[in-house]
Amino acid sequence: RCTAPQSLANETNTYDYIVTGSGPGGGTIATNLARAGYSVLLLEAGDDESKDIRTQVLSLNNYTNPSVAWHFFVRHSDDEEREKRYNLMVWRLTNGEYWVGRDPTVDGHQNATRLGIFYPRGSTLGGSAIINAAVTLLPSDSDWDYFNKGVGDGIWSGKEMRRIFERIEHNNYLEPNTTGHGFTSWLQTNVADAAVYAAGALRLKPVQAALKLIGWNPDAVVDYITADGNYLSPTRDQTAGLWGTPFHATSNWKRFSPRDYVLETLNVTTANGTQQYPLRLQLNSLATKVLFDECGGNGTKPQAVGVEYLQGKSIYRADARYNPTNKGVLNQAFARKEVIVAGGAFSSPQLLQLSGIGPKALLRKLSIPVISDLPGVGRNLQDNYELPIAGRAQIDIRDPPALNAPPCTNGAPGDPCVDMWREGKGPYAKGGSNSHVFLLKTNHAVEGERDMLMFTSGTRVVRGFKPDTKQNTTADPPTTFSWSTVKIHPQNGAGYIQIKSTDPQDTPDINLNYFAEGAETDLGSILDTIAFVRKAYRNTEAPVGPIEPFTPPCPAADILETGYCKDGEIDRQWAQDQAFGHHPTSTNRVGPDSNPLSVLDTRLRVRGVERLRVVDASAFPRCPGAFPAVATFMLSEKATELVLADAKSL
Ligand SMILES: Cc1cc2nc3c(=O)[nH]c(=O)nc-3n(C[C@H](O)[C@H](O)[C@H](O)COP(=O)(O)OP(=O)(O)OC[C@H]3O[C@@H](n4cnc5c(N)ncnc54)[C@H](O)[C@@H]3O)c2cc1C
Repeated sequence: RCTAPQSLANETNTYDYIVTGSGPGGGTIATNLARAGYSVLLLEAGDDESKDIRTQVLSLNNYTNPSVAWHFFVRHSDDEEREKRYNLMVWRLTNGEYWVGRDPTVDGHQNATRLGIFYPRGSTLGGSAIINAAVTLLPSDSDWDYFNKGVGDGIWSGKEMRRIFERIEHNNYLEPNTTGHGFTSWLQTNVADAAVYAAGALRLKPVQAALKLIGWNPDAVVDYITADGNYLSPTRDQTAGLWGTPFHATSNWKRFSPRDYVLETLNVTTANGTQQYPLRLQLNSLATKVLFDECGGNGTKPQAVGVEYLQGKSIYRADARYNPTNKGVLNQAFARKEVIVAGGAFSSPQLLQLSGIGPKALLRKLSIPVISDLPGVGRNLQDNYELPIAGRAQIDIRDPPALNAPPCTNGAPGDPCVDMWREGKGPYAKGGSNSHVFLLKTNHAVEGERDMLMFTSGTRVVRGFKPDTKQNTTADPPTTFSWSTVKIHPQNGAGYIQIKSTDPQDTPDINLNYFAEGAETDLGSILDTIAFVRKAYRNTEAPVGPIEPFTPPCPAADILETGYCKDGEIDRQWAQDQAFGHHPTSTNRVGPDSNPLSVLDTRLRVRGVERLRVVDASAFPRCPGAFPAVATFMLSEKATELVLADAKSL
């Protein structure tokens, strides 16, 4: 017997489109479609936390906050010994608290459970764009051209996608009419100005030493560091150098996210006071299954006609407030035209697999009826490797205390700096001193493009992500200087996510399988960058330099003139063990018919079924650039064009 679940559809539960997830992927397309006049149901598993000041002021970001972030725990590798060496492994103590480190027994904690490596994802209206660092650096044109590889329809060329960027940007930092940018649309962008670096002159010394190494003028450091990183040029992607980082933020450094776009759209009213755009936002609603009509007969593909979802707060196991007795309330909604899956790179493949779209063997093992056998669903999980390269300067390099500095309290109730921020003043109303990108083209660059991004993180070494704990930690001393590095064009597509059970409240098994593929290239770039930074540290002028590198931990006497470690294995193993990431993409990749791992065609339609698309970071065939958020906004804007063009025939 075939199933035709839409027989339960009625006027109140039926929309033109249903979108699951409100991040840069889902939030953008849901809003665009409603603005185009179509009725849209936007389901979001999280809540609207827009009243929480930490979600508004960019510098108060808190990626561990359970009211906006899901806590996933992943593996970096199949290699158990490597996992054991990861310094920020997370454990659950018998009293329920988290503990971070290699071995909790050193603190006297027996019987702790190893959870895995902390990997936060936004779960709130606006998605991960509410907890991200808001870096808005455009990817390479080649990342877009790669969509067409083996397909050749040219829908996603780099040139075309720049047009899309210009169409969505609301630039707050350049002269209006600067080519390659937009100034009137909704994606707010901003760059820190020179004032941010005025107090940090000491910390610019190592940056100047790095500039010298690439033949740039160290005296012009402030000009470079505030220049537009998203400038339009045919040679941009091949050019090493230093620029200011664009962020998705307003002129007053308020975080801009899809939440603003959605809420603004919901609040537009007609002359008679009714809501203008037919967008319905349903929060605390976890989509658990796509519903299909399979009654079309021979040769007809199953058609997505709606979704099943659970209504309830904190009902997903990655929510730190999850209570297993809360099962949520089961509901259904129906789509006249299409269902658009947009839960992000972890959750979208989970929803497809739960719905019978995925590798046949996995679905059969879990007794899920196969709707479409797509081995690529949940495969090809990619990530930008990150690793700090830190050293000790000869003197304290903290900013000198500012005269009459207001006593900020990090967003705690009554924080005077929040009031100042509301008036466009004070420390929260400006960019941070890490607002720049140093881009390198190493000896292992692929496609002749720059392959490593670095930014300074002041006297703090960013070693990875960890949840809040009650452990005593020692801060890095004020002589510390660190570059955070991010690998562009990672070559590894061996990561995967797959469901462990048919329970939609359960988290999937996630293994990034770091360095399983392309390790020579990826580690090569990382090792070249470590060597580059060590050379710059050595050449840093007094009184700050020379800076003595301590991580990666090659002994000082073994660091060669070239910056490489005499025993290359030390750096190599350190990079393999301690690299981390937080930019998962590509788990429902676009690709040609000839690639068995292609999940989507170039119009982002799921293969083997009708009326179902994926519009989020899982669709990228490869990791876009160093930071995927702006690419996801752009992908969703382009997807809107495709959906609207196809709407006429549905
Ligand atoms: C800590 C952190 C820092 C980052 N910093 C940067 C940065 O500076 N620059 C950058 O470019 N990128 C950054 N990123 C990554 C970037 O934010 C993401 O790549 C981007 O948000 C992906 O967009 P998305 O729409 O695919 O998914 P997401 O933004 O993750 O949104 C998915 C949404 O779907 C919801 N959802 C999931 N499953 C379901 C379901 N079944 N039903 C209903 N709703 C569901 C989730 O609750 C979530 O709100 C960062 C990410 C993190 C976590």
